[in-house]
Amino acid sequence: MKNIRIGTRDSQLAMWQAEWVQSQLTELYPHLNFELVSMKTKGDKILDVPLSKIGDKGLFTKELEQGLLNDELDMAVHSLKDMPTLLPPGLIISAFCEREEPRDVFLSRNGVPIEDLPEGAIIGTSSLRRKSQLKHYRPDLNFMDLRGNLQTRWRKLQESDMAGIVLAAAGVKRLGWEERITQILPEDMMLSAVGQGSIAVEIDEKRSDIAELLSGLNHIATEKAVKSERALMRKLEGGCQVPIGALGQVVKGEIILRGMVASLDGTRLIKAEAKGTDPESVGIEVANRLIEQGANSILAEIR
Ligand SMILES: NCc1[nH]cc(CCC(=O)O)c1CC(=O)O
Repeated sequence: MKNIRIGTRDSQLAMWQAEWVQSQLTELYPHLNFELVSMKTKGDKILDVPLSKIGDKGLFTKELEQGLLNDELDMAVHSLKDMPTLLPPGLIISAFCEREEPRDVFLSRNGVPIEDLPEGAIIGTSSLRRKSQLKHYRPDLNFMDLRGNLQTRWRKLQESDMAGIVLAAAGVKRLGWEERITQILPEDMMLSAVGQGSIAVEIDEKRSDIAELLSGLNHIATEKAVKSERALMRKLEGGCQVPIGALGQVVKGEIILRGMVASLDGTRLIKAEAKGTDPESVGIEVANRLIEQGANSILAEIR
Protein backbone atom coordinates (compact mmCIF):
# COMPACT_ATOMS: atom_id res chain seq x y z
CA MET A 1 0.00 0.00 0.00
CA LYS A 2 1.28 3.43 -0.93
CA ASN A 3 2.41 5.57 2.03
CA ILE A 4 1.83 9.32 1.96
CA ARG A 5 3.64 11.50 4.50
CA ILE A 6 1.76 14.43 6.08
CA GLY A 7 4.02 16.91 7.87
CA THR A 8 2.83 18.85 10.90
CA ARG A 9 4.09 20.72 13.95
CA ASP A 10 3.68 18.76 17.15
CA SER A 11 1.47 21.12 19.20
CA GLN A 12 -1.90 19.71 20.21
CA LEU A 13 -3.72 22.09 17.83
CA ALA A 14 -1.39 21.35 14.92
CA MET A 15 -1.78 17.61 15.51
CA TRP A 16 -5.58 17.96 15.63
CA GLN A 17 -5.50 19.77 12.27
CA ALA A 18 -3.16 17.25 10.65
CA GLU A 19 -5.24 14.35 11.96
CA TRP A 20 -8.32 16.01 10.52
CA VAL A 21 -6.69 16.24 7.09
CA GLN A 22 -5.49 12.64 7.47
CA SER A 23 -9.01 11.40 8.29
CA GLN A 24 -10.59 13.33 5.39
CA LEU A 25 -8.05 11.85 2.97
CA THR A 26 -8.43 8.34 4.40
CA GLU A 27 -12.17 8.57 3.90
CA LEU A 28 -11.72 9.70 0.26
CA TYR A 29 -8.92 7.23 -0.52
CA PRO A 30 -9.25 4.17 1.75
CA HIS A 31 -6.72 2.23 -0.32
CA LEU A 32 -3.92 4.68 0.53
CA ASN A 33 -2.00 4.99 3.81
CA PHE A 34 -1.57 8.49 5.24
CA GLU A 35 1.17 8.82 7.83
CA LEU A 36 1.75 11.82 10.15
CA VAL A 37 5.29 13.13 10.51
CA SER A 38 5.60 15.72 13.28
CA MET A 39 8.40 18.24 13.75
CA LYS A 40 9.23 21.26 15.86
CA THR A 41 9.67 24.64 14.17
CA LYS A 42 11.70 27.64 15.29
CA GLY A 43 8.45 29.25 16.50
CA ASP A 44 7.87 26.26 18.82
CA LYS A 45 11.35 26.52 20.27
CA ILE A 46 11.65 30.27 20.97
CA LEU A 47 8.89 30.91 23.48
CA ASP A 48 10.11 33.84 25.55
CA VAL A 49 10.03 36.48 22.80
CA PRO A 50 6.90 38.03 21.20
CA LEU A 51 6.60 37.05 17.54
CA SER A 52 6.72 40.71 16.53
CA LYS A 53 10.23 40.94 18.00
CA ILE A 54 11.57 37.78 16.36
CA GLY A 55 10.53 39.36 13.06
CA ASP A 56 11.20 36.27 11.01
CA LYS A 57 8.73 35.21 8.37
CA GLY A 58 7.83 31.54 8.21
CA LEU A 59 8.70 30.88 11.83
CA PHE A 60 6.14 28.09 12.07
CA THR A 61 6.50 26.81 8.52
CA LYS A 62 10.14 26.72 7.39
CA GLU A 63 11.12 23.28 8.73
CA LEU A 64 8.03 21.72 7.15
CA GLU A 65 8.72 23.48 3.86
CA GLN A 66 12.28 22.17 3.94
CA GLY A 67 10.76 18.71 4.35
CA LEU A 68 8.65 19.22 1.22
CA LEU A 69 11.62 20.43 -0.82
CA ASN A 70 13.84 17.56 0.41
CA ASP A 71 11.17 14.99 -0.39
CA GLU A 72 10.87 13.95 3.25
CA LEU A 73 7.19 14.98 3.19
CA ASP A 74 4.45 14.73 0.57
CA MET A 75 2.34 17.52 2.07
CA ALA A 76 2.46 19.90 5.02
CA VAL A 77 -0.55 21.00 7.07
CA HIS A 78 -0.51 24.53 8.49
CA SER A 79 -2.80 27.08 10.09
CA LEU A 80 -3.07 29.41 7.10
CA LYS A 81 -2.69 32.31 9.51
CA ASP A 82 0.89 31.24 10.23
CA MET A 83 1.91 31.18 6.57
CA PRO A 84 3.77 34.10 4.98
CA THR A 85 1.97 35.67 2.02
CA LEU A 86 4.86 34.74 -0.28
CA LEU A 87 5.79 31.07 -0.31
CA PRO A 88 9.28 29.73 -1.05
CA PRO A 89 9.81 29.15 -4.80
CA GLY A 90 8.54 25.75 -5.88
CA LEU A 91 5.89 25.40 -3.16
CA ILE A 92 2.15 26.06 -3.47
CA ILE A 93 -0.96 25.84 -1.31
CA SER A 94 -2.90 22.97 -2.81
CA ALA A 95 -5.96 23.07 -0.53
CA PHE A 96 -7.66 25.75 1.54
CA CYS A 97 -9.89 23.72 3.85
CA GLU A 98 -13.31 25.02 4.83
CA ARG A 99 -12.92 27.80 7.32
CA GLU A 100 -13.95 27.38 10.95
CA GLU A 101 -15.31 30.44 12.81
CA PRO A 102 -12.80 33.18 11.83
CA ARG A 103 -13.34 35.55 14.76
CA ASP A 104 -11.40 35.91 18.01
CA VAL A 105 -12.78 34.97 21.40
CA PHE A 106 -12.22 36.23 24.93
CA LEU A 107 -11.56 33.69 27.65
CA SER A 108 -12.15 35.56 30.88
CA ARG A 109 -10.80 34.19 34.16
CA ASN A 110 -13.91 35.23 36.09
CA GLY A 111 -16.39 35.10 33.24
CA VAL A 112 -16.50 38.90 32.90
CA PRO A 113 -16.78 40.16 29.29
CA ILE A 114 -14.31 42.79 28.04
CA GLU A 115 -16.75 45.71 28.29
CA ASP A 116 -17.32 45.04 32.03
CA LEU A 117 -13.70 44.47 33.14
CA PRO A 118 -12.46 46.78 35.91
CA GLU A 119 -10.36 49.77 34.89
CA GLY A 120 -6.76 48.84 34.07
CA ALA A 121 -7.47 45.11 33.78
CA ILE A 122 -4.67 43.03 32.24
CA ILE A 123 -5.23 41.06 29.05
CA GLY A 124 -2.83 38.35 28.00
CA THR A 125 -1.79 38.51 24.34
CA SER A 126 1.39 39.16 22.38
CA SER A 127 -0.47 39.92 19.19
CA LEU A 128 -0.07 43.52 18.00
CA ARG A 129 -3.33 43.19 16.07
CA ARG A 130 -5.26 42.18 19.19
CA LYS A 131 -3.57 44.74 21.46
CA SER A 132 -4.10 47.71 19.11
CA GLN A 133 -7.77 46.98 18.58
CA LEU A 134 -8.46 46.44 22.28
CA LYS A 135 -6.54 49.64 23.12
CA HIS A 136 -8.68 51.48 20.61
CA TYR A 137 -11.85 50.13 22.19
CA ARG A 138 -10.71 50.56 25.81
CA PRO A 139 -7.56 52.69 26.26
CA ASP A 140 -7.38 51.85 29.98
CA LEU A 141 -6.60 48.15 29.42
CA ASN A 142 -3.12 46.78 30.09
CA PHE A 143 -1.38 43.91 28.34
CA MET A 144 0.91 41.08 29.25
CA ASP A 145 2.92 39.19 26.63
CA LEU A 146 1.75 35.65 26.31
CA ARG A 147 3.19 33.08 23.95
CA GLY A 148 3.28 29.34 23.71
CA ASN A 149 0.70 26.81 22.66
CA LEU A 150 -2.92 27.11 23.72
CA GLN A 151 -2.48 24.81 26.75
CA THR A 152 0.39 26.97 28.02
CA ARG A 153 -1.60 30.16 27.56
CA TRP A 154 -4.60 28.74 29.44
CA ARG A 155 -2.36 27.56 32.29
CA LYS A 156 -0.65 30.99 32.50
CA LEU A 157 -4.07 32.64 32.71
CA GLN A 158 -4.92 30.53 35.77
CA GLU A 159 -1.58 31.26 37.43
CA SER A 160 -1.38 35.03 36.84
CA ASP A 161 -3.40 38.12 37.66
CA MET A 162 -4.58 38.50 34.08
CA ALA A 163 -8.29 39.13 33.58
CA GLY A 164 -8.41 37.02 30.44
CA ILE A 165 -6.82 36.06 27.15
CA VAL A 166 -7.80 36.55 23.50
CA LEU A 167 -7.49 33.55 21.19
CA ALA A 168 -8.72 32.49 17.76
CA ALA A 169 -12.12 30.82 18.07
CA ALA A 170 -10.99 28.18 15.58
CA GLY A 171 -8.21 26.83 17.77
CA VAL A 172 -10.36 26.95 20.90
CA LYS A 173 -13.11 24.99 19.18
CA ARG A 174 -10.75 22.43 17.70
CA LEU A 175 -9.41 21.68 21.17
CA GLY A 176 -12.97 21.29 22.47
CA TRP A 177 -12.74 24.30 24.78
CA GLU A 178 -16.04 25.95 23.78
CA GLU A 179 -17.22 26.08 27.39
CA ARG A 180 -14.21 28.26 28.28
CA ILE A 181 -15.33 31.01 25.87
CA THR A 182 -16.76 34.08 27.61
CA GLN A 183 -17.58 35.94 24.41
CA ILE A 184 -17.00 35.93 20.68
CA LEU A 185 -15.53 39.32 19.81
CA PRO A 186 -17.59 41.08 17.12
CA GLU A 187 -15.80 42.10 13.92
CA ASP A 188 -16.24 45.80 14.58
CA MET A 189 -14.28 45.44 17.82
CA MET A 190 -11.75 42.86 16.70
CA LEU A 191 -11.12 42.12 13.04
CA SER A 192 -9.45 38.73 12.74
CA ALA A 193 -6.06 37.88 11.28
CA VAL A 194 -5.54 37.14 7.61
CA GLY A 195 -6.34 33.47 7.02
CA GLN A 196 -7.52 32.86 10.58
CA GLY A 197 -9.60 29.69 10.94
CA SER A 198 -8.50 28.05 7.69
CA ILE A 199 -6.22 25.03 7.45
CA ALA A 200 -3.90 25.09 4.43
CA VAL A 201 -2.14 22.14 2.84
CA GLU A 202 1.13 23.00 1.15
CA ILE A 203 2.91 20.84 -1.44
CA ASP A 204 5.74 20.88 -3.95
CA GLU A 205 4.28 22.35 -7.16
CA LYS A 206 5.68 19.40 -9.13
CA ARG A 207 3.60 16.87 -7.17
CA SER A 208 0.48 16.81 -9.33
CA ASP A 209 -0.30 13.36 -7.88
CA ILE A 210 -0.68 14.88 -4.40
CA ALA A 211 -2.54 17.94 -5.75
CA GLU A 212 -5.07 15.59 -7.26
CA LEU A 213 -5.68 13.85 -3.93
CA LEU A 214 -6.10 17.22 -2.20
CA SER A 215 -8.57 18.68 -4.70
CA GLY A 216 -11.40 17.12 -2.67
CA LEU A 217 -10.38 19.09 0.43
CA ASN A 218 -10.35 22.53 -1.16
CA HIS A 219 -13.30 24.77 -0.27
CA ILE A 220 -13.98 27.35 -2.97
CA ALA A 221 -15.62 30.06 -0.82
CA THR A 222 -12.83 29.78 1.75
CA GLU A 223 -10.22 29.93 -0.99
CA LYS A 224 -11.70 33.13 -2.45
CA ALA A 225 -12.05 34.80 0.95
CA VAL A 226 -8.55 34.02 2.20
CA LYS A 227 -6.90 34.80 -1.13
CA SER A 228 -8.42 38.29 -0.98
CA GLU A 229 -7.14 38.69 2.60
CA ARG A 230 -3.67 37.52 1.60
CA ALA A 231 -3.61 39.88 -1.39
CA LEU A 232 -4.41 42.77 0.97
CA MET A 233 -1.64 41.69 3.33
CA ARG A 234 0.88 41.30 0.50
CA LYS A 235 0.10 44.78 -0.79
CA LEU A 236 0.60 46.25 2.70
CA GLU A 237 3.68 44.08 3.19
CA GLY A 238 2.52 42.96 6.58
CA GLY A 239 3.43 39.68 8.22
CA CYS A 240 1.34 38.16 11.01
CA GLN A 241 3.44 40.47 13.22
CA VAL A 242 1.74 43.75 12.35
CA PRO A 243 -1.61 45.21 13.46
CA ILE A 244 -3.52 44.32 10.32
CA GLY A 245 -6.89 42.62 10.35
CA ALA A 246 -8.87 41.37 7.36
CA LEU A 247 -11.95 39.32 6.85
CA GLY A 248 -13.36 38.22 3.51
CA GLN A 249 -16.81 36.74 3.21
CA VAL A 250 -18.35 35.24 0.11
CA VAL A 251 -22.01 35.99 -0.46
CA LYS A 252 -23.59 34.57 -3.63
CA GLY A 253 -20.18 34.24 -5.24
CA GLU A 254 -19.18 37.82 -4.46
CA ILE A 255 -16.31 38.57 -2.07
CA ILE A 256 -16.89 41.24 0.56
CA LEU A 257 -13.57 42.14 2.15
CA ARG A 258 -13.02 44.32 5.18
CA GLY A 259 -9.58 45.45 6.27
CA MET A 260 -8.16 47.30 9.27
CA VAL A 261 -4.82 48.85 10.22
CA ALA A 262 -4.19 50.30 13.68
CA SER A 263 -1.40 52.07 15.52
CA LEU A 264 0.06 50.21 18.51
CA ASP A 265 -1.45 52.61 21.04
CA GLY A 266 -4.85 52.27 19.41
CA THR A 267 -5.25 56.01 18.85
CA ARG A 268 -5.37 55.61 15.08
CA LEU A 269 -7.46 52.89 13.53
CA ILE A 270 -8.53 52.87 9.91
CA LYS A 271 -10.91 50.59 8.11
CA ALA A 272 -11.87 50.00 4.51
CA GLU A 273 -14.09 47.68 2.54
CA ALA A 274 -14.60 46.55 -1.05
CA LYS A 275 -16.54 43.97 -3.04
CA GLY A 276 -15.81 41.99 -6.17
CA THR A 277 -15.30 38.59 -7.70
CA ASP A 278 -11.53 38.47 -8.20
CA PRO A 279 -9.74 37.85 -4.86
CA GLU A 280 -6.51 39.51 -5.94
CA SER A 281 -8.12 42.77 -7.11
CA VAL A 282 -10.49 43.00 -4.13
CA GLY A 283 -7.54 42.58 -1.77
CA ILE A 284 -5.51 45.24 -3.56
CA GLU A 285 -8.48 47.60 -3.65
CA VAL A 286 -9.01 47.41 0.13
CA ALA A 287 -5.26 47.81 0.69
CA ASN A 288 -5.23 50.91 -1.54
CA ARG A 289 -8.16 52.40 0.36
CA LEU A 290 -6.30 51.81 3.62
CA ILE A 291 -3.16 53.39 2.13
CA GLU A 292 -5.20 56.44 1.04
CA GLN A 293 -6.20 56.85 4.68
CA GLY A 294 -2.62 56.66 5.93
CA ALA A 295 -1.96 52.94 6.50
CA ASN A 296 1.63 53.19 5.29
CA SER A 297 2.61 55.84 7.82
CA ILE A 298 1.10 53.77 10.66
CA LEU A 299 2.92 50.65 9.48
CA ALA A 300 6.19 52.51 8.89
CA GLU A 301 6.19 53.65 12.54
CA ILE A 302 5.80 50.07 13.69
CA ARG A 303 8.50 48.68 11.42
N1 LIG B 1 -0.71 32.32 16.35
C1 LIG B 1 -0.87 30.91 16.58
C2 LIG B 1 -2.11 30.39 15.95
N2 LIG B 1 -2.13 30.04 14.65
C3 LIG B 1 -3.40 29.61 14.35
C4 LIG B 1 -4.16 29.69 15.50
C5 LIG B 1 -5.57 29.34 15.63
C6 LIG B 1 -6.16 28.48 14.55
C7 LIG B 1 -6.50 29.18 13.29
O1 LIG B 1 -6.51 30.42 13.19
O2 LIG B 1 -6.81 28.46 12.32
C8 LIG B 1 -3.35 30.16 16.53
C9 LIG B 1 -3.72 30.39 17.93
C10 LIG B 1 -4.38 31.71 18.23
O3 LIG B 1 -4.09 32.71 17.58
O4 LIG B 1 -5.21 31.76 19.15
